[in-house]
Parts: sequence; C-alpha cells; structure tokens
Amino acid sequence: MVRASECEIKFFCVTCRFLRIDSISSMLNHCSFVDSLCMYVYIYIYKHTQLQNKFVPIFTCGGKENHLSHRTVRQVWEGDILQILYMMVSLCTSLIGSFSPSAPRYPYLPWGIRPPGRLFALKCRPTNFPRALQQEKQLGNLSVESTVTETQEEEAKDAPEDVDGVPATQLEDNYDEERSKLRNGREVFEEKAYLIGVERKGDAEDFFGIEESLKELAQLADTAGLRVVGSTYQKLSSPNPRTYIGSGKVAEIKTAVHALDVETVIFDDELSAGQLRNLEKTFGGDVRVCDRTALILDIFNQRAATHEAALQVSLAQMEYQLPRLTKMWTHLERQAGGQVKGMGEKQIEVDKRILRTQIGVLKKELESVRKHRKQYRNRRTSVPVPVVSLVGYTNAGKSTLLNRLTGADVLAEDRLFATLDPTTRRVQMKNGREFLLTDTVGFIQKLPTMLVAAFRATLEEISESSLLVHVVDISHPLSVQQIDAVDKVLAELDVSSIPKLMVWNKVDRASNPQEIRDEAKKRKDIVCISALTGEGLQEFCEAVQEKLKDSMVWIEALVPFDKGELLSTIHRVGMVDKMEYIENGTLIKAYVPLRFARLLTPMRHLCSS
Ligand SMILES: Nc1nc2c(ncn2[C@@H]2O[C@H](COP(=O)(O)OP(=O)(O)OP(=O)(O)O)[C@@H](O)[C@H]2O)c(=O)[nH]1
Ligand SMILES: [Mg+2]
Repeated sequence: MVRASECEIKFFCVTCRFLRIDSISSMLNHCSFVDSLCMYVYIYIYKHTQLQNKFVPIFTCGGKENHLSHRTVRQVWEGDILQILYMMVSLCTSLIGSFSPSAPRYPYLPWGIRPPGRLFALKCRPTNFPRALQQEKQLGNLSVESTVTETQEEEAKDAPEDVDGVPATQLEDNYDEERSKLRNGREVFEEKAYLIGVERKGDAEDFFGIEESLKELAQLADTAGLRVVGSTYQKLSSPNPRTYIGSGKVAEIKTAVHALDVETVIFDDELSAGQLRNLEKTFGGDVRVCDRTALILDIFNQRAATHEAALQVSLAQMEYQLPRLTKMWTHLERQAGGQVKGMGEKQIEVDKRILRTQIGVLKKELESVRKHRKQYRNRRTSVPVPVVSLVGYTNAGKSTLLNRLTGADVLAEDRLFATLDPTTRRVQMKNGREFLLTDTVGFIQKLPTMLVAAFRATLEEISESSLLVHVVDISHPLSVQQIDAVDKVLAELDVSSIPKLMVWNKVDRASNPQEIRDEAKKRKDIVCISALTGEGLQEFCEAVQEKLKDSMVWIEALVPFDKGELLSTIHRVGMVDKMEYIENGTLIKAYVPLRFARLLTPMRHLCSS
C-alpha cells in the first residue's frame, strides 16, 4: 500500500529545464500559462523502514521522454487528484511491464499518453521492481494490478532482455544507497551532476577565475540537492554558437557523462535555447542540460516561502522561458515529421502571446503587492526611526547578524540563498537609541539580470534606507571579488547616493584575524566583526549611529512643554547635542532624520524668532 506521503512525484518543466516542481498543485499552477506545456515526470516511491525509522526510496523511475502534455494536465485538473497518482502508478507499472515479454506494452496509460518505447530504457531499476511490486499493489482506493508474475520475474532475472536495443546488462540496477540523502527529515535520491565552465580569453569581466566560479557552481548544485560527480572547463576566445563549447570538448564530456552515469549537465554560463537543445541531443539518453541561471531559478523556486517571493520567482522563470519556447516543440516535430513544423510554429506564436499576457498579469499582481508593502513602509516611516539595510554576497552572514542584534529567528545556514524575503527588526542600543535593521536577499556573481529585475520590488527596501551595511565574509578567499560583484549589483539598483558602511564579518574564521582587525582599524568605514561570536558588535552599532548622523540634519528647536513626547522621540532617533529648559519650552539642539526635521519645522521657526 503506497500512501501519498510516501510517493514523491517530481515534474521537470521542459522549458524551464531545471525547474523542479514537487507538488501537483504547483505543477498545475506552473503550467496553466502555456497551452502546449509538457513536463518530464520522475517518480520516487518511498518506504518507511521501521528499523531505521526513515524513508528510503524503493522505486525510482522517470525520464526525459516521460512527459505530460498540458491537455493531460488539464484533464487531471478537472478530475480527481487521485487520478494523477493513478496515472503515475500506471506509468510505473507500464515500465515494469516492459520487462516482461508477455505484458502489454502500454497497459495503463489513460488519456492516450504514448511515451515512446525508449522510455523503458531509461531509468528503470529492474532489481527494485519485484520489491516495489510485492509491497505496492494498491494506491488509495485504486488497485493497481501487477503485470509481472513471479515466474516472469525469475525469467527476467535469468535471461536479461534487451530493451529497445539497449542491452539489459547496461540497464542493471545501479541503485546506490549512498545517493540517498536526508533532507527535511526524508531520505531523497540525489541526482548526479556534471559541471562545465568556459574561460573566455581576455575576458576582464570574469574576475572570479574559472576554477573558483566552478567551485561556487558546485555549491549552488549542492544547495539545489544535486551531487556533483565531476567538472571540466575550456578556454575559448569565443563560444561556439551551436554547442557553446568546442566539438572535441563535447565528445570528451559525453564520454565522462556516460561513464559516470550523469543525469544533469550544468553550464556555468547562460546558454541559448539552440545550444541547450543541440547539447542534449549530442549527449543523448536521459541527460538533461541546463545553465547556471536555471539552477539559480531552481533554488529560488525551492526556497520561495512567501507569496511575494513566489510571484517574483515565477516572473523571472517566465522571462527565462520566453526566448526558449521553441524547445518544447521538438517532440511534436519528432512525432509527425516535417508536416507539423508549420503548425508548431503557429503554436509557438500562440504560446508566446499567452506567456506575455501572463507576464503582464504577474507584473500587475506584483505591483499591487508592492503598493501594499509601500503603504506599510510609509506607515513605518511615519515613526522616524532610521532604516539600515544589510546587503552583501550570499552566505556572508547577513541573517546571522540580524538574528544576533535583534533576537530574530531568520533562517541562517551554510547554503547559498537562504534568505529571499526581507525581514525588518528594531535594534535597541545600550544608549537608548534605536534603528531598524533589514535583512535582504544575497547577491552572487553572474546574477541573472531578470532575477535582479524581478526582485526589484523587494530590493526597493534597500533604495529607501538611510544606510547600507555591506556585509563581507572576510574569511572567504575571494572576498575581494565578492565585494566587486556586490558593488556591481548595487550600481544596477541605483543606490549610489545612500551612505555605506562596510562590515568584515567572520573574522573568527579567518586564518589571520589579527592582521584583518589591524587593517580594518586603519581604514575608514570598515568595522571588523563576528556575527557568530558577537565580537565587534558594539563598535558596529556605534559606527552605524555615526554614519546615520551623515544622513541627518542639524536642528535647533523650541519644543513646548505640552509636546514632551517629541523630546523622547528626538532622543530615540536622533543625536542630541544640547538641551535646555527655558521659560516657554525646551530648547534642543540635535541631529535628526530629515523626515522628522520637517515635523519640527514650526518649532524651529519658534526657536529662531
Ligand atoms: N564562523 C563564522 N560563521 C558565521 C559568521 N556569521 C555567519 N556565519 C555562518 O555563515 C553561514 C551563512 O550565514 P547566513 O547568516 O545564512 O548568511 P546570509 O548572508 O544571510 O546568506 P543568504 O541568506 O544566503 O544570502 C551560516 O552557517 C552562519 O552560521 C561568523 O561571524 N563566523
Ligand atoms: Mg540570509
């Protein structure tokens, strides 16, 4: 008996290439905008083992050719949700069936799905099937008949059968216990990934260096839940328009990919739709090819927790999809030869139009979320507490710093892009002064422009703050390059007029902490801290206060005695230089935020008269 909670079904959007969709509803959501959408389907069935008290995958299947068309999805949408599970199990059993000579080839494919025969030569794990079959005969109320009998299993074991020309020995189960990994309390199967980078000769932009950039790509792949089994790079003067890398390199990678049983090949740069298609065709089999942008989008998609973040990621995904829409028509061309091509082209136009409309709808929705946020921000700024934004490279320690200073519990972990949504908390200093601290999404080199654009609404928080604190992981060997990458994104956001303070974080982790502390002391605008141990936080708050003074204005005002609450606000948000009680009120000389100074205008007049 398979319970839905033990059955994990993953969908891969063909155009997004790397977008993994873990729930049926999000798949339905995702594909509602493209009429011709098709998905790769992967199915994992887990079993809870009493002994180890964990879920282990006992059955995995799926593949590139195993796709759902939008029409199918729509029918499922209108039908019972169990139907889709039924369909999945049908796909599984049809896979199993293909190993039995007497079993019908497509025994349970509702709605006329006809995956090509090659499907059966993909990810089948024959030795897992009997186990899966013995235990999984039912799904909910639906009984699923096994198409393999015990004797047939034996036969299959004794005489391995060729499947679609692929010797069965090659299909032998390579199920590897080590590839299961515990994520969110559940054991999941890690896909094998192979990374490819290109170093452009004389490319001054590429200041990270190819090896370091690949290291970062490996970290991104790990964050996305993949296992990197190898990587390579090539030096090129200009990329090959067909395959991005040279043909010799493609052949070399193909050999490695097959030898290592790689499922996903990831390029460190953005590839065109044509390049992706050509590479996938060349590598053949079940190998998916995607690029760095798709990988980052995938991580963002996995991590988007709020409505706004989800909207922003969807927008970025659609913008990524738009120029790549041709891709999804290749399967039609294959099915019906040249004739369909014209039809396909027309359909692409329709799809593009639908997609553009959807982008428009999404932008409008984002706009309304943005307006709401702005109203909230305006309400907040009516209390004139200065806002300080933490910006910086991903994994620099921004969330840790916010948590440390405010007691917030924002997720901080040693993975890239832990934070997607801004969080604002009040920091109360020992001297009674306070400011608001905002944690923001981290930046990365080669950050897809569409992602920056999509996150502009969130990043607006940054552009309206009184001070930017640039958090740097000073223990990182490429901290200088990371600083440059952050400055580049900040320049795109047009925030050069906002005062900045740089913070060298993780000094406790650096190999030469004392040298770093001394260097920071020598330089203006740099504070050396450890958000983890708490070192330097007092100095940090003082530096923030000092910097905030730059964005404040000097006022001299006479505050009437009946407006006493204004005095305490000045103490809280400003810096008081002198205070004197005179006959008709309190004479105060202080630095206060501009907005607050405006509030005090009538009293300033009073003072000068
Ligand atoms: N040793 C040491 N580790 C730190 C320090 N600050 C943060 N870390 C660790 O660095 C990792 C990343 O910290 P986060 O606070 O999540 O970083 P972030 O900048 O918010 O990252 P994103 O949200 O991904 O942009 C976590 O494992 C933290 O425990 C520090 O001062 N010293
Ligand atoms: Mg964070």
